[in-house]
Amino acid sequence: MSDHQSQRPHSSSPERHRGAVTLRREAIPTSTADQRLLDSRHRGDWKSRDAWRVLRIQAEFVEGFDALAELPPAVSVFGSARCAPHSAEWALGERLGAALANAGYAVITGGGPGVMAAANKGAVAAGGLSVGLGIELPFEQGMNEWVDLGVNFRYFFARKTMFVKYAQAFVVLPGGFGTLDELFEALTLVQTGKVTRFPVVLMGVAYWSGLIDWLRGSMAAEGKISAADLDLICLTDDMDQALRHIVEADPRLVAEQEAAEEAAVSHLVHDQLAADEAGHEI
Ligand SMILES: C/C(=C\CNc1ncnc2c1ncn2[C@@H]1O[C@H](COP(=O)(O)O)[C@@H](O)[C@H]1O)CO
Repeated sequence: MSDHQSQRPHSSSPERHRGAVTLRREAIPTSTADQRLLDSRHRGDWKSRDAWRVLRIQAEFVEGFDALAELPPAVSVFGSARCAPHSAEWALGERLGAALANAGYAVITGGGPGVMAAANKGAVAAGGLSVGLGIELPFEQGMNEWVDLGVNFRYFFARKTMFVKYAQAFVVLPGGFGTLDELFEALTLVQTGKVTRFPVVLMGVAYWSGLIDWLRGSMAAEGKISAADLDLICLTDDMDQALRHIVEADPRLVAEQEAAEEAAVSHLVHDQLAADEAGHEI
């Protein structure tokens, strides 16, 4: 079965997820939880409804934390839901998923089609842990078949928390509004110090160059961001460079380096004291 064909069962049989519940055919409601929360025009009993909704939102956080707490070090991968199997972007997503898995990282995606499916597939092929954080959408297609650990969310904001909390880096492939939203959320969190040592890698130099030029030539030039903020982004087509950028910021590696530096300093101090006692210089 080709990649394209193997995705068909999801698209031909639409389904909707509500937390742990899967809905198909007549049981699918005409609106999503995000729509009912954000799109509400009826103010009648909004107070009591929204207050109760908070409990559902809270439950969504609890379910997410519970499902993901034991995750090994992971990287979140974002990119277009619309890229076709066998396209160059699909191949890049698959190579990236495999490279991350080979480097010991679980791969977290939005669990949907396109780049998400490609990265999940690559992770599975390389024997890694493939995670999908799905979202309830009006035109939802369900979780792609290469997701091994999947969690479905009603609310975008709860899902976004999980992408950041359980990953130690973001890799962003070419994409549209959804991808840009995820990219700029990460950059804002890093810029404002809400997360530290969080590498953001953009892959697809040709696709992203126009945006980067605009960020430098307009946004930074007009003082809306500082030039240093652009250093938060690593733009590359090179898989090794992307991985190096992630690994070098890995808290495990940083802790190892700090321990080695501390050991070297304490060794030096010890030698100096011993030399002082012996009455000669080292
Ligand atoms: C539009 C199509 C499918 C929608 N299904 C999605 N499933 C899960 N996650 C999604 C979906 N669509 C967008 N996302 C999230 O946004 C990013 C991609 O958005 P873009 O606008 O396509 O760049 C992605 O990283 C997801 O987290 C296909 O018919």
